[in-house]
Amino acid sequence: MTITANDIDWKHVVILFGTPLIALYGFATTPLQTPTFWWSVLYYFFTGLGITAGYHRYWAHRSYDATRIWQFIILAAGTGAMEGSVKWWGRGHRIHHRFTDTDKDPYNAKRGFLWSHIGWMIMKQKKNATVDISDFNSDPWIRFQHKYYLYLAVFMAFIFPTLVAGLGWGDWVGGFFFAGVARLVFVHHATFCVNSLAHWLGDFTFDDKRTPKDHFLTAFVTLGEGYHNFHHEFPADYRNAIQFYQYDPTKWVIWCASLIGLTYNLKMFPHNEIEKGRLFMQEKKIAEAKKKLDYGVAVEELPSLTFQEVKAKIAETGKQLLIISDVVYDVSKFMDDHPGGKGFLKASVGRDVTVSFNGGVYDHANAARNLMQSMRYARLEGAVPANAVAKED
Ligand code: HEM
Repeated sequence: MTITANDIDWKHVVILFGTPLIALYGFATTPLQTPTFWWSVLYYFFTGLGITAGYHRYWAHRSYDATRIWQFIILAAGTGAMEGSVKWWGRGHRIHHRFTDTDKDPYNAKRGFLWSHIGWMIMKQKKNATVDISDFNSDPWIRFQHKYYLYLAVFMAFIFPTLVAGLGWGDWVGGFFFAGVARLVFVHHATFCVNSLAHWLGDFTFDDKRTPKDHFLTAFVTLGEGYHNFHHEFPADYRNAIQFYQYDPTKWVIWCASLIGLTYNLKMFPHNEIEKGRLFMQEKKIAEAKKKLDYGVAVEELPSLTFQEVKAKIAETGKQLLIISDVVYDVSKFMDDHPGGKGFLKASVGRDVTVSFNGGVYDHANAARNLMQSMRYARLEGAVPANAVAKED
């Protein structure tokens, strides 16, 4: 397939490749003042959280409710991240969730790391999927932001951080290069990691049907969005991390805002169901691990023998057969290795030693119960004569 200039979204190319070049120029030519450094870090978190707590968890997923004051703050913050309007971003994100890993998924991780990180914005994409965004269309603020997005984004991404540093401590140039441009590059790639790194690195904690994974490193880079397997499984949950020790500053901010009434009705998927998902994957892993071990022939697949036939087999073949819980075991090769001694096993041949094995003589541990699985010989059919049933000897 040949790519022509028409296939490329040039405005995205200018923003995505122009900003790192300007930032590098800034680093090479402008000294970084301490207040500007801290302002850049602060503004990084502010605009990054505008995306994670605002664009993502509030607008795209409606995982909590918020007052207009909070909406204003996160809308302004998210606009400063220059990642498109809420309407554009939220639409793409809802499509991503609905069609994850398919051709309709704009960030389809199956097309490779680079595609999901940045390629999908550089190449024009056909609108081949629909999703409900009526809530965006009916919100006057979202409509306003969409309509005047370019002006608002330029103001919040570059002019506002420059004004703060310029008016605050006279560092106009540093404010522009560091809090404006360089900060924007970091916010961009941090967010892009949610689409790339979070679909590439980590564990399938709740489901392995699709690519999203959980990893601390991704969470660290993305302000807490790295528990992505959880997020795709429970997208309406306002959290990404559910353990207290997991890093999810976005969740902490939303929760703190709820303490002063700015956010409310924080949605959480029922703990019971979350744990079911976790156990589902653990069971799957255990089943995989079990395939690598020898569990002997399953009891249902064993041939069946009556007690008389067992006796006849011993006489015919010289095999050392004994019976425990209606299963016939061949202990011929185990005699010399039995930790309880050869004598006990020898005396058990041709008898039902269920009681002795389970405590009559010695209550065997798991080790013995696991070991005996590979000694299964037959299933016992019918009863054992009373004189062949051992009690405590
Ligand atoms: C297929 C049959 C059997 C297997 C695979 C087996 C295996 C084992 C193993 C692995 C142990 C070490 C400790 C433990 O795992 O609990 C053990 C200990 C022992 N077994 Fe067995 N056993 C079998 C049948 C019997 C029977 C029928 C008797 C008695 C009639 C017996 C008597 C003992 C005793 C007394 C010990 C304790 C040794 C000690 O720690 O002093 N075992 N057996």
